[in-house]
Amino acid sequence: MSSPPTADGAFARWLAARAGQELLRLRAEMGFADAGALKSAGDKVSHELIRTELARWRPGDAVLSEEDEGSRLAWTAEVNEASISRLTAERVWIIDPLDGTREFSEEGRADWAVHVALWARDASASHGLVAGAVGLPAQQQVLATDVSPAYPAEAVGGAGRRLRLAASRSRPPVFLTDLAEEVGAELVPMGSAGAKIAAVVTGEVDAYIHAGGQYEWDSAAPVAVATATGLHASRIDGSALKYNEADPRLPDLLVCRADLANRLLAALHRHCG
Ligand SMILES: Nc1ncnc2c1ncn2[C@@H]1O[C@H](COP(=O)(O)O)[C@@H](OP(=O)(O)O)[C@H]1O
Ligand SMILES: [Mg+2]
Repeated sequence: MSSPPTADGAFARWLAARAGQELLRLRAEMGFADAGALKSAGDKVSHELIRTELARWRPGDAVLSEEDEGSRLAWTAEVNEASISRLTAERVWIIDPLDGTREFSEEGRADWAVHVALWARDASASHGLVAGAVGLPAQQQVLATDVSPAYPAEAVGGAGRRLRLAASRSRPPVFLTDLAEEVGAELVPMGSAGAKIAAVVTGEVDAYIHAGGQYEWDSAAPVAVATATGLHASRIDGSALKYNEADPRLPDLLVCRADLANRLLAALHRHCG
């Protein structure tokens, strides 16, 4: 097999594409009769592939993956060796091998993703992310920072149309229906944080709002791509998103076109400030 690209953004794209191919193969091979088995196999196959390739091609870097044992406990006293090493590392890959696991296990759904992000201590951006790729295997697409997608055209679908707000199809924030009504927006339920942020990047929707729980790996790669594209990304109180923190919980975020940020942050302040 030939070597992967050396530049980090292109390497992230390569890795997300490879994992995506394996996930598509797994779906075709296993079918959808046993959703639980398909979800577990998807998480495992993608995690192991990404872990193996990172160990081979980026041996000096630390990794934070959703599927690492104890990944969610990194903030407690029970820190393991892996979580300690990432806190002193210069470079940390933040991985969600399969985001939108539920949708992956449902036939016909394309709203699931592979997330590969790179955090660096010397990054200039406040979020610390220097490269990222979001693979959307069932949409035959990988969005990545090596070739940043164009900023989405304003009001895709026609000037004057209603705003479109992407939200979790299974766990939308409780305040979102009222907020959408207030700003005159239509809610677009979708699975996977990566698929929703990709929909903002491509202009299919205008914004993604989430609250109530998430982890760094759910948003690192898509936020790297969104901000490289020029979109707004922050916590819902407007503060900066931060990655490779001791506590990997990152429970809420807003990703939207930059021209909508003030209006949506003001609405968020009224509804949950
Ligand atoms: N309240 C919550 N607490 C923890 N994780 C949450 C959450 N709401 C959403 N997530 C995670 O965010 C990702 C996108 O969720 P959704 O599809 O509902 O928008 C999913 O990642 P995974 O599929 O990697 O587990 C999901 O587990
Ligand atoms: Mg996830």
